[in-house]
Amino acid sequence: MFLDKIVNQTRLDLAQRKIEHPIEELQRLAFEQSSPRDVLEAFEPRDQVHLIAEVKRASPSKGLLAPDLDPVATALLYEQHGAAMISVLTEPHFFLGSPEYLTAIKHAVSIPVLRKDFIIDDYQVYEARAWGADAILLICAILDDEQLRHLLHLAHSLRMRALVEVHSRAEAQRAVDAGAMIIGVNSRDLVTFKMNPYLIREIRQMLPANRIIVAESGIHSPADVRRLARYDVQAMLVGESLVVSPDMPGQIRMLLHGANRTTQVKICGLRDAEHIDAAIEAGADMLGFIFHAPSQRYIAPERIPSLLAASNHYAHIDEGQVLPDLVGVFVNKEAAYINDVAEQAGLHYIQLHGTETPEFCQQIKRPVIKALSLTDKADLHQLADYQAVTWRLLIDTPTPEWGGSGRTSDWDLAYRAAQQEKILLAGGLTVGNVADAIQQVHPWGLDVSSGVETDKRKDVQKIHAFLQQVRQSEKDVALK
Ligand SMILES: O=C(O)c1ccccc1N[C@@H]1O[C@H](COP(=O)(O)O)[C@@H](O)[C@H]1O
Repeated sequence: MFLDKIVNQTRLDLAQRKIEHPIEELQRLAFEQSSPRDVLEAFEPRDQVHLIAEVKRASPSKGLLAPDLDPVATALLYEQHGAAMISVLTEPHFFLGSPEYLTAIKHAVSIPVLRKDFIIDDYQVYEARAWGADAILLICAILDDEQLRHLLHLAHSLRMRALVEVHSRAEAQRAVDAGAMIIGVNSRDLVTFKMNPYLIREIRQMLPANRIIVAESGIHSPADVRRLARYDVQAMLVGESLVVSPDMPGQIRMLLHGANRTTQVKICGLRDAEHIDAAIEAGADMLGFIFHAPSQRYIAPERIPSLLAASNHYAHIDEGQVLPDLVGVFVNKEAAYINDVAEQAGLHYIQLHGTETPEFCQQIKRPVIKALSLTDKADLHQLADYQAVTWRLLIDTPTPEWGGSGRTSDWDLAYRAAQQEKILLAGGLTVGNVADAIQQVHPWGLDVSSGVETDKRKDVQKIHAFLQQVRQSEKDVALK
């Protein structure tokens, strides 16, 4: 098994280094270093997704990635284009890393530097500090609870920070219990090398809000980074997609822009597998189902599993394809009922579209999108009332049927709301007006239903045209 192999090799190397350089020498060098750079500050503001860019020449899962990479030039380029921190592999056999890279990079850049290695011993923590590291990686899978706490404490005593890496819910709990402030969720299983892109969604909710969450592995595309923005992570650790890119600055721009500046799209009111497939193919981020019986778009919650099974994309999940998040829309239903449906139908978010109070939102066991209707400026106070107890707020047009009216909301008020919170804009959006909506409101996300319908049924062409228009408009906004 790879992990055992690498840890065994690490132990052998370590024994040799301990003979060549006694720990006292490392400790002296560690204490001689100037203070580490402030890692927590690198992840401010916390509502943005920051980039930890990795200097990586090879990996056991992918082999040689960029054997001729110039570590210092690469790190400088990362910094110049907006990375918040540099991760440097120091493991020599499997990742072609080196301590010399770390030290040289630390001298060249002015942002914090992480030692990425298989750390199992105090000696390596002193080494990291002696080489100039501001932070170290601690991998839960190779440490027991006592070792994890001890190494974390040792790193803190040297005023370094630790990125504590987890691969499961159980490890995430161990990291939290050990007091980790920076938790990395690695989607790649270290034993099988298989990717589980959904791990971050699964684990995110159980992690306390005051921790810095880092998504690791398999981050390549605009859709990948839009997902990270949905899971409210503070950083993405990216190596492969940067070092193999023929245009590193362009790739960094895409990652940072995609995570922080692009618009999330929810296609709502889906009832047919063909439209689910169309929404996925068009690049929708969220799929919405209306569980409000008076609506023409109503679907019975118990039909959701068979509806998804009938979709080609759900029936045959392609390697690497990541399916959208599922949102259930409810109007003034009991909390217990909503929680049951969320469980049965496998919903990821709950949209409350009625008069549900902030207290009610707290009873829901999924992140909540609360729809608000704003009629004048005074209504903006609702944002503060709901902000702490919801995941996102949605601004929709006030109508007697609650939603799905096809009528646009007051975009001036929506703009004011978007200045305060990450909002989803809904109500009367169409391919014809969505570019203006993005330009005028700057919403975090868009929610459309009737605008992608013809004769009250979803329309495949309109779904594609809508998504195309959104992606084009973001490009236009980015170029301005
Ligand atoms: O779409 C419905 O029928 C619906 C019914 C009850 C509550 C919410 C509903 N839909 C939400 O309304 C907006 C979409 O509006 P539009 O059709 O694009 O004007 C969106 O938030 C839906 O989730």
